[in-house]
Amino acid sequence: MTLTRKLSDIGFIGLGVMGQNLVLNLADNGYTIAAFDLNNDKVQAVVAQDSLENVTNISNTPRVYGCSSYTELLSQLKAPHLIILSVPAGSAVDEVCQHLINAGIESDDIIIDTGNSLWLDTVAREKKYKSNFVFFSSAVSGGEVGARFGPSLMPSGSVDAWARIKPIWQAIAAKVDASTGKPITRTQPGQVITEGEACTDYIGPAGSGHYVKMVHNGIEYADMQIICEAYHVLKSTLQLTCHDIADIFSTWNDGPLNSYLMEISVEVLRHQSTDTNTPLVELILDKAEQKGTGLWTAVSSLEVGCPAPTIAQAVYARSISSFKALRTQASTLLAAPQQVSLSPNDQQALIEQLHDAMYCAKICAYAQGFQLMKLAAREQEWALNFASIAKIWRAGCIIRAVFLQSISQAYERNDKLANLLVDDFFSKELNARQENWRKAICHATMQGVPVGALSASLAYYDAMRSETLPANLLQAQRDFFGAHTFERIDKAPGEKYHVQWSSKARATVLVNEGLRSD
Ligand SMILES: NC(=O)C1=CN([C@@H]2O[C@H](COP(=O)(O)OP(=O)(O)OC[C@H]3O[C@@H](n4cnc5c(N)ncnc54)[C@H](OP(=O)(O)O)[C@@H]3O)[C@@H](O)[C@H]2O)C=CC1
Ligand SMILES: O=C(CO)[C@H](O)[C@H](O)COP(=O)(O)O
Repeated sequence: MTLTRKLSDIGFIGLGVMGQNLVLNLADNGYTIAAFDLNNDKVQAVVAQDSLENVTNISNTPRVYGCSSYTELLSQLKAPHLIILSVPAGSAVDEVCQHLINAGIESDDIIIDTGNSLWLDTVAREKKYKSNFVFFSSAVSGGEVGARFGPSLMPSGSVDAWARIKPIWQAIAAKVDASTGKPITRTQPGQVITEGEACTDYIGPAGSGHYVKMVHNGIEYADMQIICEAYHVLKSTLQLTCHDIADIFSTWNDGPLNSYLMEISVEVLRHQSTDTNTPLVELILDKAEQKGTGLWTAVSSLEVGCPAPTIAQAVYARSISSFKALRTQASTLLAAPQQVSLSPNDQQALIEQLHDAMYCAKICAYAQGFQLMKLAAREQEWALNFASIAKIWRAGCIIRAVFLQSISQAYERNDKLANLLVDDFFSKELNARQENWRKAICHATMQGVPVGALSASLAYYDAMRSETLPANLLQAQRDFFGAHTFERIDKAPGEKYHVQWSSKARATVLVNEGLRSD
């Protein structure tokens, strides 16, 4: 008698960096998986890794079954089929969907896209595939270790599909201690975390999860750039070594700047190249690359009309870094300021000022990201829960930080909070440090070190706290050259005025009557 294999719980397509680790995470949590990749070596690798790790396997049944085609994958799954994709954003997602349609996927089957897809593509795909299957999206953050031992997951789409996916997502997601907001970390195969709060929650209708992940990545860009600017100031103006800077960052990582990105920066700065026995970071070419999610966030902030200058500046910083040859040429032509050396006391003071500058800039970057999500949600009619979004970023993802506990508390105090800068806790944090923030930027600027993200944040802070801005003159300029009209502070709200600039008398005329709404 031939024994038939039991059908698998989940199908998985795309066994790259994220895919193979998500498969093993699912397997540790008790799910059986039918896995497929265009490259059969990757299929065999994940099957082999599963048999290595599945040491308590009493029945000697592999948790991961390797498939050689889309058709075989479908035939190996329990119905209705649940299939997870981890392929590059863009056309690959549609190619896989088309292959699954050709292989006979059915209308009550679910496909979950876990890649970094553009949120608008996700909205379009849900509609496009409605008659073929349920297209669900769940952005993932955490890199390969997160995928393996607990990522942060941002699901969105059909509520019915979510009901089916939820227990799986709660099982594989990162977990935090609810009261402290600290991650519960276990990084041994087979050691699943069942306690704590899972870093996943339903975000909203199709596209909203990918929008939230896009903003996560925009904040990630800002966080990384802020750390890089502090490194640059310490290295170039105090001539500190990578090990000195690692020690400073390590101390800061015990305070409000604590984050995964600080933690890994310490490790990177301490890492010696094995061939030269010098810090590897100093051998790495200073040209930053990017895949696009930070750019999408900056573009969306412009479209929505929600300033995110720290995030945009972080994207620009990557772009300008890529002009290596041009910068090399300009470095021989353009003058630098005279360098001054600081006394030991002033050096110590600068280190403290830089700490405060980083913390304030970080608060601004998160304030921008959260306000952007709020305004986008209003446009798209998504009911986003910002306390919950901050909570699911406390562990598993790249921007994970204890700081996110304070953000979730701010939104729990006031779920209608317009911007983190006007929250009591954060305004006090900024007020206590703004002088130091300015001093650090003055020092960097006088020494010719570019600190675009720290400075863009300060300009944002100063603009946000200014009751009056020079937009009065700007409105007058617009009216002068284009008759674009302006409102007056001494007249009724909504009334639009125009000056007949070309006439000799330059009379001011009322153009319309109406009510102003801010
Ligand atoms: N790496 C990270 O830290 C993170 C990545 N992501 C996102 O997750 C997704 C996967 O990323 P990652 O694992 O790093 O990428 P990889 O490039 O490592 O893996 C992608 C996989 O998709 C397969 N693939 C590529 N094109 C197609 C196609 N047209 N049809 C079918 N399969 C295809 C590749 O197959 P082949 O074997 O032929 O190469 C490969 O196995 C991406 O969308 C990425 O943006 C999200 C969060 C973090
Ligand atoms: O999504 C991620 C983490 O959350 C990826 O690591 C991110 O795509 C990296 O982006 P880039 O290559 O643009 O730096």
